[in-house]
Parts: sequence; structure tokens; C-alpha cells
Amino acid sequence: MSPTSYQLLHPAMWAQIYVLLHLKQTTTKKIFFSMHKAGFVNILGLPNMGKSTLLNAVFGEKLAIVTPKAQTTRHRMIAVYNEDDLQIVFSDTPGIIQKTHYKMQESMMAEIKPAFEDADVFVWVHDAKTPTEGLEEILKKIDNSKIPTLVVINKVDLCTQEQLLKSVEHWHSLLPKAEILPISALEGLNLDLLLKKVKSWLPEAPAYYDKEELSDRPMRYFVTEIIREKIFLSFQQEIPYSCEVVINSYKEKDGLDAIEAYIIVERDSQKNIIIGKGGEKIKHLGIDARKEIEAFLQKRVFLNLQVKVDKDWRNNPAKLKRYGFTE
Ligand SMILES: Nc1nc2c(ncn2[C@@H]2O[C@H](COP(=O)(O)OP(=O)(O)OP(=O)(O)O)[C@@H](O)[C@H]2O)c(=O)[nH]1
Repeated sequence: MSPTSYQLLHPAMWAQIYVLLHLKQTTTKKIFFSMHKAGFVNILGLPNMGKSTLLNAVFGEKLAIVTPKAQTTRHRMIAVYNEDDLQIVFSDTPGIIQKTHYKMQESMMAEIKPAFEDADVFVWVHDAKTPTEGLEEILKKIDNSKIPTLVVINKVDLCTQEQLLKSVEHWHSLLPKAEILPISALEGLNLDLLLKKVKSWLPEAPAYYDKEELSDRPMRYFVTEIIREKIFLSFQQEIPYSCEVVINSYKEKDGLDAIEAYIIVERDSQKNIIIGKGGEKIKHLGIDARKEIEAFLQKRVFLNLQVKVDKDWRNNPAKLKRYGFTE
């Protein structure tokens, strides 16, 4: 079928047809005992490509925070996907920043480094519109690694068919050994195929994590991430990037958790913006965050938010370490 034969189709439908024609189908071996497969699947890509959205969609619940702003994800996070005969240890990673401007970004990139070395499978997430300039070295590293790679072209709901077709061809030339799968993480398109493909590449192995475990991160991490997400959604420009959230105290009680969290900023002027006139801004931020934390914990929560200034924390290695960043 020539590319032009697809032209009247909706990109999502095109994506499904593409898969039928091009994705190497995994053959089901006829075996008497179904073997357990397990492995590490590292999700990589530029900022804002939909890596966290993809992770959440696979799990059917919100584990990683998502905002329309680039560089929302700051730390590598493991999420463990289980079936009876399968365990996929997914890593959501911060988006690759090609030119860092401050030490926090360097630390975010330091968290990605090991993700190029400890994977059984790479899932590279990109969309059909974003150029690939400057990625040559990274892609060469992936190509040389010989680790099975699935290039996921995300957000097919947003692109034209022509853009999608071009992007598929482009990725075939960039990573000839990789397989390519158009998806929409937001609409759940082709996620079943993604799981099937990843599973076919994983080695036979016992589970690495307890099957009840969902993540390597403690509950407090998710609480701080929810607050950080609300800051990203409520404030513009540099403010979200200048903020960190830390839990000062967390008291678990029957039926109610009392949480005191600090929003760390770099300057007094940022503190004033977050608090807002008469405390209006921080009040709304607290209400939004509390509602989501309660839904996540399935429990009532008393949330006390305070803003603290820690001058230039994003550029100070000792302070970054204190806030949980990699050196
Ligand atoms: N239309 C559409 N939007 C999507 C899709 N997937 C993700 N998005 C949006 O893209 C934006 C970025 O999504 P994220 O999941 O935070 O992207 P990320 O790659 O984790 O971003 P970083 O934190 O910068 O690394 C959000 O506004 C998502 O809602 C998709 O399939 N379709």
C-alpha cells in the first residue's frame, strides 16, 4: 500500500493500519507451561512528549504528575506493572534537556544516565511534530546498545496524516533496528500493542519486585509531587521551575492525615507571588492539592502549606542534595 492510499483516514485509524502492516507480529509459542517474564523498560525522550502520560495510561491510574509545561518530571520513578506471568518495571525519566541552564537540570540529567544502561527494553517517546536535531549522539548510543527499542510516536490525535507518515519514515532512518508504534497516550490508542511488544522482548525471569508493590517511591513522594503539579498548573513562567516541595511533618491518624509541607522558592518576590494578595493564591493551591491527595490516599487530609525562601537552591549542590537530587 502506498503512503497516498492512507490519505483520507483519520491519523488514529492510520496508526492502527500501520501497526497491522508493519509491526512485527509476536508469535505465540505453544508451550505447556507459561513462563514468567520480567524486565526493566526505560521510558526516554525529550521533555513534554507524553512519557508520564503514557506511564499513567498503562497503569490506568495517575502515578506520575502531568502538566502542559516541559520539564515537569524531575526524578526517575519506577512503576511496577504486574500480570500473573509478567512483571514490567517501568522507569519514567525526566525529559532530556539538551542545554542545561542551572545545576538542578544537570542533576535531572544525571538521573537519566543510568537509564541508558540498565534497560532490557527502551521505549523512546516522541511526537510527530518535534524536530530531532541534536539527538544524534543519544540515538547512536541507543542504536549501539543493541537493546530492543520501541519508538513510540505519541499524540497521533494531534497530527495530520502527512506529519505522522513523515515522522515514521524519519524514525526508520534514525533508528533502523527499532520498531515504531504510533500511539495516543491520552486516548489510550495502541497501548495494548505496546504492552504486547514489550512483553515479547523481555527475558524469562522471576519477578524483581513484590507483586503488591507499585513503585520504589514512598507515599510522601507522591504527596509532594501532587503539590508540585498544582504549582505548575497555577503559576506561569519561572515560578514553577523555582519551586521545590518538601514535607516537614506527616502525622498519620485514624481517618485523617495531618501534613505540613514547605514550598521552597529562591527569592522573596516569588514567595509573595505564591502567597498572593491576602493569601488567596496559596489558599486555592492548598484546596486543589488537598483534594487530589485525599483521592490518592483514599483518606481525609489536613494540609498546611507554607512558603520558605532558600536562596539560589537550584544552583547549590549541597541544597540540591538535601532536596533529593542526584549529585
Ligand atoms: N493530545 C495529546 N496530548 C498528550 C498526549 N500525551 C501527552 N499529552 C500532553 O502532553 C503534555 C506533556 O505530557 P507529559 O506526560 O507531562 O510529558 P513528559 O514527556 O512526561 O514531560 P516532561 O515532564 O517534560 O518530561 C501534557 O499536557 C499531556 O496532557 C496525547 O497522546 N495526545
